[in-house]
Amino acid sequence: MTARIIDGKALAERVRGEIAARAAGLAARGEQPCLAVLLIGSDPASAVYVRNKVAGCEKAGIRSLRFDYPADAAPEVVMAKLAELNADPAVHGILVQLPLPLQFDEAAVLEAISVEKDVDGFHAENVGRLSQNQEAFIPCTPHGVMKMLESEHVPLSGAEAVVIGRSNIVGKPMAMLLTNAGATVTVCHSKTRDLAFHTRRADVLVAAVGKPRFVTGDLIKPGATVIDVGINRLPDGKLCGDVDFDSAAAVAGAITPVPGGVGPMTITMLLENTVISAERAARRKGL
Ligand SMILES: NC(=O)C1=CN([C@@H]2O[C@H](COP(=O)(O)OP(=O)(O)OC[C@H]3O[C@@H](n4cnc5c(N)ncnc54)[C@H](OP(=O)(O)O)[C@@H]3O)[C@@H](O)[C@H]2O)C=CC1
Ligand SMILES: Nc1nc(=O)c2c([nH]1)NC[C@@H]1CN(c3ccc(C(=O)N[C@@H](CCC(=O)O)C(=O)O)cc3)C=[N+]21
Ligand SMILES: [Mg+2]
Repeated sequence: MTARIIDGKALAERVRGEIAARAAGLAARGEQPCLAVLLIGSDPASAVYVRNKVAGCEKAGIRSLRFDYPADAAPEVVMAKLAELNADPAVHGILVQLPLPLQFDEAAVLEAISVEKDVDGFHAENVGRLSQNQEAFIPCTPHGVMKMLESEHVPLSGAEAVVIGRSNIVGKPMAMLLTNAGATVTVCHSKTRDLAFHTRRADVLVAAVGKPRFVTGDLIKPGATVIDVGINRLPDGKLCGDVDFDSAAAVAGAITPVPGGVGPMTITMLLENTVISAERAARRKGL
């Protein structure tokens, strides 16, 4: 058996077409969507992601503002910029690229972004709203994964879902969304005693570990849907996921590739959240 490949890039293109149409409609009513991106420090991977986000905005007709700070930037300077962006009615979304240098209190920075402009969905209030299944900005990576599962018609109600990873930006919100969709969810992490016991039961397996080719075919239930969130750069410069693609594809029913899987959908959901925020602003102004 060899798995069907879930083409995140193609789905992202389709969804971005719809987002661009909504952005154009907003611009015509005088409310062009606008995303502000703050990058602190010079981590090369972060710089690539930020560039992809800004380019994605450009193509979708979303204005983007980019603010770059040196690695030793004073937190007060960044906090002052966030206050300014929160107050600027032309700005609909604010994203502070993570991880932050050590002098920053990450939670404090995320709380400083206005809930209405928190298009990453990382603010504690949005996290709480998601956990209560209320309307919220949904974190982009797990939201993108849900869109991929939906477009593939993967049944979730009653399914066994296993998430490897419990981070605030991927694993935990992923588990929440799958729970809200009716799956029976197990969250595994570095303290999990028998990982294979859990993963081999999974109809849907999401890997967000941060370790190249960590999930091998022997951990996968035959026919399962395998979602690879991982982005790892190998010494030869190539990207690879948290899943060992070749051994996994021999067992799985469907699988996402890296690159071209979850990554492009993450950016797409960021663009969508920015447009949603602008639509809310337009509605408030009666446009
Ligand atoms: N495609 C995309 O759009 C995105 C991709 N990523 C990628 O996804 C991956 C995960 O990101 P992120 O969640 O931020 O990473 P973190 O490092 O924050 O979390 C990794 C998680 O994996 C768990 N883990 C580590 N080792 C093991 C192990 N041996 N067995 C089981 N669990 C283990 C950790 O457990 P513990 O909590 O116990 O330490 C932790 O919960 C990375 O490769 C990242 O680059 C991230 C964001 C977006
Ligand atoms: N505040 C914040 N929000 C984030 O959403 C956020 C973050 N911080 N910090 C880092 C992670 C990582 N992340 C990715 C986004 C797109 C790709 C992506 O486009 N990947 C392409 C390849 C990119 C490449 O060529 O390097 C792909 O998988 O095909 C990857 C990773 C968002 N993150
Ligand atoms: Mg992390």
